[in-house]
This record gives sequence, structure tokens and C-alpha cells, in this order.
Amino acid sequence: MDMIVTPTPRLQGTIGALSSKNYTTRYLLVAALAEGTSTIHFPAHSEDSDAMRRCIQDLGATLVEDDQKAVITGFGSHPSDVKELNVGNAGAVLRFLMGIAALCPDVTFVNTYPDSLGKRPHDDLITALGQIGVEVEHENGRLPITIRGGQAKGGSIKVSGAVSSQYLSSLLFLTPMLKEDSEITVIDDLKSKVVIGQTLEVLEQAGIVIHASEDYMHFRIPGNQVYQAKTYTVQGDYPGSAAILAAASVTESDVTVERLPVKSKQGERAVVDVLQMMEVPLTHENDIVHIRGNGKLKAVEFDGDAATDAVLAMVAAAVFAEGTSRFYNVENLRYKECDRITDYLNELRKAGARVEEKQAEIIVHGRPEGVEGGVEINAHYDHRVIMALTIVGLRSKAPLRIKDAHHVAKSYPHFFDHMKTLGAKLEWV
Ligand SMILES: O=C(O)C1=C[C@@H](OP(=O)(O)O)[C@@H](O)[C@H](O)C1
Ligand SMILES: C=C(OP(=O)(O)O)C(=O)O
Repeated sequence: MDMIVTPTPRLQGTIGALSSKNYTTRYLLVAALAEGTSTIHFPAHSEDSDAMRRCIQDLGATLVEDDQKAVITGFGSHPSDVKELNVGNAGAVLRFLMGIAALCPDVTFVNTYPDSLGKRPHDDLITALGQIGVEVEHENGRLPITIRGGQAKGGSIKVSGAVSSQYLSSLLFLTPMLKEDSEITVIDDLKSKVVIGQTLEVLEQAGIVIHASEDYMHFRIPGNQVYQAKTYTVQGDYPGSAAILAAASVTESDVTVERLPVKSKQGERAVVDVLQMMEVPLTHENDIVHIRGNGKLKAVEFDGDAATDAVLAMVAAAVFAEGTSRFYNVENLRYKECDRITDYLNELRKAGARVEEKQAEIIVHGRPEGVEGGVEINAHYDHRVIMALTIVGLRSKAPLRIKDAHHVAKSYPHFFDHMKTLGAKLEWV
């Protein structure tokens, strides 16, 4: 389905932030790995979190859910002998479960999104798993992937973090359950380093001990550990909310987003600071962000790796800023649902934005006067491209038609409902 975004000069209202995708996938996983029954309050509901729900059940967890909570009885370190898992288009879910599949005799991850997740690389994780005796069959590092585990004992692992932090997270979830102690050294670089903080926070909550160096490049993991059944509460999601906050910043607005903790390990929390640097009038108190936008923004320079999933929304805001903005250290955006540099900038250019790319950088020459719009946007199966182009459509001169905008449901199925609540003129066709 396509979405027509009609220029909307004013947004007003209050919404509750969606629940965090990254915390939900992690809590579902550690609950499944526990022996006993865990409760997760306010888990996210989206295609990605549903993919984790589906797969942990296939692996033997039981899940009972109502409006407010998910109650999960785990399979501990003994997953069912499942033959096939379908993670949909969820990169983190795939990578985390590739690690856990090392406990299964023979499981194949199928390729249901050949033009999105099907193109993303997993070589660095495959290499790392090989070092602890896990046999992996794959198509040039891509899906479909078959993992023949059962033999993994732990030991010394070197993993590259140059493409994604998810490979390291995957090993951090797996290694505590192995018979022997493990040592993980991150080689090359570690992108999205802040996300590792969320992994370690959740592991600690689940009773797992990991000795991490301060720079997260070296880890000692005692083996034979048991995940404990616990009660968790999921906080609001900054990456998804970044799109709402950016939309409020490019319009005349009076918008409040609740449930965004002032203190959070989510790197995308930085969107609040970046919008403040752009001189957007906002306050952030008691976990509530309140924007009284006047449509005026100043250009900004930002190390995007600190807030990887909010960069596209910030770039969309910068499209209307006075001056030239620069988002650097963002090469790994190229390895997400689409190439979030080349593909995204092509769509922005179609809409009339003035943007340039380097291998690891997005440069935006702001157009405070607005952009032309009046074109069809290819969503490239990417929820964050869809949200970002919606922001741009609000301040285009003519409507934008975003093709296949239903893919927004990967992380934020209620995004368009929330935008309509705030007054955005949107129509599904
Ligand atoms: O660990 C996670 O849950 C995630 C890590 C990040 O990926 P990279 O480490 O590949 O940047 C992020 O973009 C993704 O949405 C979720
Ligand atoms: C990149 C993302 O997710 P994943 O890597 O889990 O597919 C995202 O949510 O923007």
C-alpha cells in the first residue's frame, strides 16, 4: 500500500512513545533462554518483535500475552530441534538467533526478504562462530543460512565489529551458556558501540556475568551460566520517536511525546540533543519531550554512529535547516534494510532536497524555503526511509507518494496513526 503525504504546516498533540524495539528483542530472547517464567511489561508489537516472538516459540518457549505484558517460559539451554526459522526482515533477530542456533543440531534461516535482509552480510558472525566449532552453510555470507551447532564449547573468539554490533551481541548472548569459558576480542572496529551497552544491561538483568573492558573491545565470559527468569519493563523507543520529534521540528508545532526516559542507554536519545543544537525549541523533563516548533532549524555536524537508527530522521530535519549539515561516521548505514546512504539520498533528491554522499558521510545543504515534492518515493523496504520521507513530505510544496509504505510496520506499525493524531494529512491508497 502507498501513502500520500500532503503538506501539513502545523502539528499538535500528545502521543505515548512506542516501546523500544531493541529492548523488546533482547528481553524476549533472555526470557526464552531462562529456565522458568519471565514477565515483560509493555513489549513492542511490530514485525521485528513478532519475528522474535515467533522464533522463540518455534525454539520451544511458551508465550502468553495480554495488552500489557508477555509471560514467557523459557527453554533454557535446550532449544527444540527445529529445522527452519523465519526472522522476516529483522536483522538483529537473525544475528542474535544465529548465535543461539549453535545449541541446535541443524537449523536453516530462510530467505523471505531477498531484496532487503537477503542482501545483508553476515560473514563476520559466520567466521566467529566457526572459531568455536559451529559449522555454517551460507550463500556468500547471506541467507539462506544453515547452522549445524551442538559442538560449540566456548574458547577464544575474534569478531569484527566493523559492519555491525549485532555479531558481537549475538556472541554475548550465546557464550555464557557454553561449557567452557570464552574470551571475545573485537577486531577492526566496533560500529554502533552504544548498542552493546543495551546488550550488557539486559544480560546483567538476566543474571549473567560478563567481564567487559571499558571500550567494549574485549570480554571474558564464564561458561556454564544459567539465564534467570525475571520481570522486565520496556522503555519508550527513541529511534522511532526520533521521526515524530523531527516532524515536530520542521513544522509549526506543539507536540509532546511521553515515555522517553531522560536517562537511557539508547544512543538515539541523542536526537534530543541534536535537535537542541539545531535550535529547535524543546524541553525534556520527567521522560517527556515537548517541542514547540517554529519551523526554523540551524545546520548541525554530528557523529551519526552514536545514534545509528535516528540518523535518517535527523537528516530529514536538516533538509529544511539553514546552512549545511554533516552526518559523519555513518558507513554502516549502507548495510541496513537498504543502502541508507545511496538509496535514501536518491529518494531525498527526487523530493527536491540538496544532498551529497561520501562513503561514510551524508551532507545536507538545507532548503528552509521547502522542497518541491510531487513525486513517487521508493521505500526500498525500509521503515526508516518511509518515516524520514514522511517528514520531508510535510514541508514539500506538492504531496509525496511513498510506495509500499506499509513496510513501516517493521518497527513502528502505528507511525502513521500517531502522525494523523498530530494532524498530519495522510492517506493510504
Ligand atoms: O542490536 C540491535 O538491536 C541493533 C543494532 C544496530 O545495528 P548495527 O549494529 O548493525 O548498526 C541497529 O541499527 C539495529 O536497529 C538494532
Ligand atoms: C537496522 C534496523 O534493524 P535490523 O538491523 O534489526 O534489521 C533498524 O531498525 O533500523
